[in-house]
Amino acid sequence: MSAISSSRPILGSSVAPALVLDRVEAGYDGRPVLRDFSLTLNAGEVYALLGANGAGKSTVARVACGLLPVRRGRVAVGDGTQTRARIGLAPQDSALFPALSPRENVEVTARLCGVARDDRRAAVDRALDLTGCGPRADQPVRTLSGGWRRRANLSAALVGQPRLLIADEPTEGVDAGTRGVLSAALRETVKAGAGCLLISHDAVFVSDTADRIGVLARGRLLAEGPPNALLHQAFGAARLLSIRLTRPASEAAAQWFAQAGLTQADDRLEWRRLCDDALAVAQMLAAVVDGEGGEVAVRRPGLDDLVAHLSGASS
Ligand SMILES: Nc1ncnc2c1ncn2[C@@H]1O[C@H](COP(=O)(O)OP(=O)(O)OP(=O)(O)O)[C@@H](O)[C@H]1O
Repeated sequence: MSAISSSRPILGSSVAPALVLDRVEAGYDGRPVLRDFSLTLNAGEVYALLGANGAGKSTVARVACGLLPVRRGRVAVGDGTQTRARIGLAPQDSALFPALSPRENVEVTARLCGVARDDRRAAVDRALDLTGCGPRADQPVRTLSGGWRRRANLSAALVGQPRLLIADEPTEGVDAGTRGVLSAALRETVKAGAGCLLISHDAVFVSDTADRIGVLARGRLLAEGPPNALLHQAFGAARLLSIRLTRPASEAAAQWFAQAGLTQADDRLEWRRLCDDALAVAQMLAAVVDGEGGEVAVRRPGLDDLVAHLSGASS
């Protein structure tokens, strides 16, 4: 695995990691998904797990919160003395009661995770504030849009002031404004000393929110480190040139693209190349692309490209 250390300061070394998985083996029906899997999530950081469908991200989350037993290895949350109540889980499929309001849902969770009666009201208000849920806090959840449900779902996970927060696809189906609010809520939570394990396919959200990422494929960590450092390590100064067509390229155009080093995607409508001189190649091909009625674009590779690059290289 390639690993790059974080440039952000981690809380003092006396603070126990929020989560340690040490040489864990776990899976389903006798079939291991994780083998000899290790991961350390520091207090004060957002650590995002990225990977293609089926890579094992949710399995890591289930192991971390004790929903899936391990066959081998060690799992420790915080200093090991904390109970499950100090883990906040915002699951991908919202865990809210639809007939209750966000406030009532968050109150129920506060009770379940042992927030003292006298502290409950302040804890609920704080959790609703963190996700900006106030304006919809007293409407039944079943009447709320997906974005407000996501806010309420995260509030419920935050109300017990967890030492470990697990957020599974918190931005699925949300708009850019809500995404920003949820990112700020996670950052605020880790600033207060928690560790956050984030599982997300949302590359923009992860770039904005995570201190470190781990790229997972077939239950193995392929690389780990701060997002920009990993992008730099994988791609350097290269840019991604892509040509998008509305129908497969004519024979002549396909020859031009192939000669310029571009490869065709599975859908046969996109041609791509990663290179340092992407702008020059794009200019050279502009007339051919115009003739085909297509569009050419040059951009910096992102986290989706990193996952595809590392997963492809490891298969
Ligand atoms: N309850 C289950 N029973 C049997 N196999 C399972 C179960 N849950 C997951 N798996 C298998 O374990 C492997 C890892 O699945 P997991 O859900 O951890 O992947 P993931 O990275 O979270 O995927 P996605 O991005 O699609 O959510 C897959 O091969 C999946 O089919």
